[in-house]
Amino acid sequence: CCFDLDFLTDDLFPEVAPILANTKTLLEDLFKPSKKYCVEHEESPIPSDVVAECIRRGRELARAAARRGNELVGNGVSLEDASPAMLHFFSASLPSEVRKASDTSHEILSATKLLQMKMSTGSRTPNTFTSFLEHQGLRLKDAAYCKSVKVCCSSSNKYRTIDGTCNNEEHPEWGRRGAPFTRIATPRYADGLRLKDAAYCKSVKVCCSGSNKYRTIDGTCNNEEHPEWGRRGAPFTRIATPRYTDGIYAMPVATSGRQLPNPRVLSTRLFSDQPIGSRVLSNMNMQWGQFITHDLVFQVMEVTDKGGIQCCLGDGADVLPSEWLNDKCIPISVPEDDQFYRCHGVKCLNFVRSVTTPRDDCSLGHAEQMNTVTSYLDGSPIYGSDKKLASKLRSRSGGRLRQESRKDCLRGFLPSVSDKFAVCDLRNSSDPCYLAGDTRINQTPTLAMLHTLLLREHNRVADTLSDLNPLWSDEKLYQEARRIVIAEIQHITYQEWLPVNFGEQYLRYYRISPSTLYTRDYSADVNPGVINSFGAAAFRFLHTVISDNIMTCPSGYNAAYLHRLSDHYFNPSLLESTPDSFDDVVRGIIAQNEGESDPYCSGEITNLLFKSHNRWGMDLIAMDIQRGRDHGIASYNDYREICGLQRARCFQDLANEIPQDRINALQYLYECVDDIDLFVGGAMERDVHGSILGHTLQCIVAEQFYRTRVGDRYFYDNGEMPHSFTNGLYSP
Ligand code: HEM
Ligand SMILES: [Ca+2]
Repeated sequence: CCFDLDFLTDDLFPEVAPILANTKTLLEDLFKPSKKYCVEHEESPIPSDVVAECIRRGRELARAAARRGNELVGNGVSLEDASPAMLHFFSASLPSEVRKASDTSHEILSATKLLQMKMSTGSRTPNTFTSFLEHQGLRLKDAAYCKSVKVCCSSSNKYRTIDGTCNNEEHPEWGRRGAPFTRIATPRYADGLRLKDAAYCKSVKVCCSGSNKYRTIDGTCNNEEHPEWGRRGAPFTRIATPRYTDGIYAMPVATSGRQLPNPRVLSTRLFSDQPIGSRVLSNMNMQWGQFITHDLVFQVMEVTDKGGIQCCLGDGADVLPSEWLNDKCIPISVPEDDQFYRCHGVKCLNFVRSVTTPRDDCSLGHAEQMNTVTSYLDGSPIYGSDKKLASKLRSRSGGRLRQESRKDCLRGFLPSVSDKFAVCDLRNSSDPCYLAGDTRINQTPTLAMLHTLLLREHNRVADTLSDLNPLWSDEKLYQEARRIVIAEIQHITYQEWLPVNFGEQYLRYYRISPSTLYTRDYSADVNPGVINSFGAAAFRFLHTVISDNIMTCPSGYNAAYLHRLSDHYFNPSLLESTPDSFDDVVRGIIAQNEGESDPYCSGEITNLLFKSHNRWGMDLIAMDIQRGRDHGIASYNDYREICGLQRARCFQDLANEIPQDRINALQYLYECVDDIDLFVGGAMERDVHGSILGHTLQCIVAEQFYRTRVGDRYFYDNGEMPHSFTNGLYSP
C-alpha cells in the first residue's frame, strides 16, 4: 500500500494551475520526483508528511503564480488609469495585511487542491473529499485542543511574571508554565491538517484590554468569548455549502458539466432597462442602503504588487490570450449580438476574483472571501476600519474629524486624498476627490454627499459635547461623538430604513423589530460576521433601485435638474460647483423617487458603469452574477430549501414564488432548475407583502440584520451594560 508523490506530475498541473501550465519552465522545479510515503489503508487519516509535502508544494505553486502576475504587469499587461476596469478596483493597492492573508490563503488552497488530487486517487471522489476534510478539521477543532493561546500583558513589565508569560513581547506565550514542549523534528502523528507553522499561517489571536467602554476601530473585542468575530479582515461566514466545481475554488459549472449561462446574457435578458420609479421611496432610501452596505461589507479584488489586474485586451475586443492571462481573471465575455456592446466592438468585460483569506484556524479547505471592513454597523465608512486610517481622519482637537472649509460655504467638506488622479476620474486638478473611512467614497456624488453629512454630524456632536464638558480630552470627545453617531446610524437603519423596505410584519417575524425601550437582546453566541450570500448576492438586489439620474433642486424647490449618473462616477465635483451645489444635491435626492425594486435596471449601471471618458462601461448586474459564482454561492434552489421553501424539482415548481413569464425566461436560459444563480432566482421572485424583496432574498437579508444587531455587544439600545447609554442623555 505504498504510493508516491509522483502524482504531482506534469499532467496534473493544468488542474491545479491551468494558467501556469502554459509557462512550464516555472513549474519544472516544483514537481521533481519525491520520496515515497506509506499509508496503511485508504480510510486512515492523512499522513502528516503527505500534508506537509502538499503544503510545501502548494506554497511554491501559489508563489509562482504571484510572481507570474507581477511579471505580466512588468511586461505591460496592465490597466489604463481611470478606465472603467481600473476604477472598479477603487484603489490600485491593498493594505499589506490584506495582501499577506490573500497570499497565504492561495498557498492553502493550492495545498488543499494537491491533497484532493492525492486522496481522489483512491475511493474518494473530489466531492466527498471536502466533507472528509471537514470531518478531519472538526476532529481537530474540538475541545481545548485547538483554542489558540491568548496572553495579555500589561505595559509595566520591569519584573518577570510568575508564570513566565510576557517575557518575549512578540510571543508572550513562549516559555510560560503549561507551554507545550517544542519539537525539532516533525512528529509522527497522522493529524497534521492544520498549518501549525507559526510563521506560515497564524491562527488569529486577539488581545483585548480591560477597559472596553468604546468599540475598537477594527471590530475586535466586541464579543468577549470570540474577540475576532466581526473584525476587519474576517472571512465571510457561510450558511450553505459552497458551490465550487472542485469543492475548493474552481468556478462553478452547470449540473450537466457545461458552462453556466453567460452573466451578460442573463443581465440583458432578465434585467432590461425600463425606467419605472418607486411610488413611495425617495432616492435617499437607495443612498442610505448603499451607505450601510459599505458599513457592513467590502470584498476587494485581487491585485498584483503593481496594481490592478488586466483580463481583456485594452479596448475590450477580446479576452487576453492565455499566456498573458493572470490566474485570478474571470472576465465576462460578451456575445456577438449584444445590443449595446456590439456597437463598440466590446467582447470582454474585465473581472477579477475576490481576495480570499485563511480560515481563523488556518485549516485546509474551500475558499473563503475576506471582508475588509468591520462587519458591525459601526460607522466604519466614516471612521475607518483600521487604526492607521482612523487616526489620519482625525483632527486631534476637540474630538473632531478633519474637514476642509470652502470659500462662501458655511459647513465643511471631507478632506482630500493625496493621490487624486489615481482614485478619481477628474477633469481638472481643482476637482474634489475625497478621503473617508472607505475607499468607495467617490463612486457617486450622492454617496459622497451622505458621507459629508455624517462627517458634519460627528463634528456637530463633538462641538456640543465639548461645550457641555469643557474638561473632556480630544480622545473622550471623539469616542463619545463617535458612539452617538453610530447610535444614530443604527437607529435610522433599524427604526426607519428596515421597516420601510422590508415590512414591519416581517421584522417582527424575524425578531428584528425596532423598539423604543432598552433591550436585552445581545447574545454572545451570535456571530455578527457578514454572510457571504448577503454581500455577494441578496443585498445586491437593491442595485435594481438605482435611478438613471441624480437630481438637484435649488432652494425653494422651484426647479429640478437631472444629471446622468454615468457622467459623474468617481467625480464628486457636482457637490462643489457653486456654494449652493451641496444643498441642491441634498434637496434633489430627497425630492426624487428611487427606481422600483423589480428586475429592471438602468442602462447607466448595466452598460455604462464607471464609463469615465469612454463610450462604454461595465455591467453591474453581470458582475453581481459573476461575483456570486466567484464566491461559490450555493444555488437558488439550495437557498429555497434553507429558507423554508420546497426544493424545486422542475421549473414549474417555482410557480408559487415566480411569475410564469419569468419562469419561462429562466427555463430558456438555464439548462436545469438546480443551476439557477441565487441572485437571479431571488430577483425573479414576487415581493412578499410589505417588502421590496421576495421570500428567499428577504430571508437572507433578515438573517443578516438579526446577526448584525443581536451579535453586537455595543448595539445602541442594549441596556444594563457598562457601556449602555444612560437614560435621557439629551433631556433638558
Ligand atoms: C449608484 C449606486 C451604486 C453603484 C454605482 C454600485 C456599484 C457597486 C459595485 C461596482 C460593486 C462591486 C461589484 C463587484 O465587484 O462585485 C458593488 C457591490 C455591492 N453593492 Fe452596490 N452600487 C450602488 C448602490 C448599491 C445599493 C443601493 C446597494 C444596497 C442597498 C448596494 C449593495 C451592494 C452590495 C451588497 C455589494 C457587495 C459589496 C461587497 O461585497 O464588497 N449597492 N456595488
Ligand atoms: Ca462596519
